[in-house]
Amino acid sequence: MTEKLVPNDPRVKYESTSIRGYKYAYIRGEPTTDAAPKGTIVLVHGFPDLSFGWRHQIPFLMSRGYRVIVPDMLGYGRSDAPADLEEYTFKKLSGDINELARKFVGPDGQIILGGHDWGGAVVWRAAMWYPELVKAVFSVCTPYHHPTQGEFHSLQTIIDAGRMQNFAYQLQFMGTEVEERCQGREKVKQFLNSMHGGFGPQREVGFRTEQGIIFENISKLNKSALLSEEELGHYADQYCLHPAPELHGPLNYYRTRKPNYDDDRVLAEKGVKIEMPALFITALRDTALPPRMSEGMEQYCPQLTRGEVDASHWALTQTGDDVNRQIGDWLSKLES
Ligand SMILES: O=C(NCCCc1ccccc1)N[C@H]1CC[C@H](OCc2c(F)cccc2F)CC1
Repeated sequence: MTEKLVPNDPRVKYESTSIRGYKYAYIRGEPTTDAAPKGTIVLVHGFPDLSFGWRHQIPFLMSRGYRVIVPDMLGYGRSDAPADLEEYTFKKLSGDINELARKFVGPDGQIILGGHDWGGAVVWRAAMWYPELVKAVFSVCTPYHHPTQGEFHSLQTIIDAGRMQNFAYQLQFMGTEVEERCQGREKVKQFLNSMHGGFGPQREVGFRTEQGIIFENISKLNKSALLSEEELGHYADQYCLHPAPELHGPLNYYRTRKPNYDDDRVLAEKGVKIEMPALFITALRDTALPPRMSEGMEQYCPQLTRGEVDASHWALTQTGDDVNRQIGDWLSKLES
């Protein structure tokens, strides 16, 4: 059956390869149907996540006849975590996805590319930098945002102007406080539990989008209902494959606004759009990426299909079957 993957699941292979001189580890799942593979799907996770974050989707997509390639993104788990934050721009990560994909589909092949959270932001840009590679693209939670042609504004300026309060936690994540105060397996585990919505005896929380991590609370929280003890332990083990500060690599995704803006200007000048078929599934209760942020996507994604799930940010696991159904229906249309 297409039950979600467990850690070190024998149904898939755990491999790694060198890309741009960095080690990229990935999960490889082969089709479980007898028919010829329908194609290759590459899935890109977000923060704070791992390839394991797609555990509900991987067996489902294998059963639909696809080969599935799911990297631990740069900075995470079994992949390398270069210290230099320039290595984490959308443009560089897009190049890595292209190089990884071409190891499976060759120089002229195509993939279907899917992302969640930061992975969603990455896949929209990868589809713009490598349109010839990307047959179709989908994102869960993260809407497409068009490269701005205006001047650069720091997030501090935007937040101080009263805009995008749902991104205020990113001001903390850009700094060094989280990586300095969440080191070692126990603290990393408490951080992950906070991000997954664990809450304390007086319903304290360890993370709020308007604030960030509430450090005094993270040791008091009960385990989040979204993860089993085994799953949470696996995440902590994987994050701790990197030396302290274990969260430095993952947090670099918050430190690339300016280089991403500079790269975006090239895309904006070229007038690049998302011309290929696209699916966007919004999570109705995602407090960082509320549905209103996707308004206006249609003008840049002419072949857009929209879906939604009644889930928080962790939609892939919380409403895994519903996400799978909507991806499956969209794939059927692509195949017809
Ligand atoms: O920070 C992220 N995830 C960690 C927090 C997860 C969580 C949320 C709520 C509760 C618990 C945990 N995700 C990023 C992903 C990229 C997003 O930026 C892309 C982007 C723009 F820059 C502008 C316009 C739209 C747009 F999508 C910004 C959120």
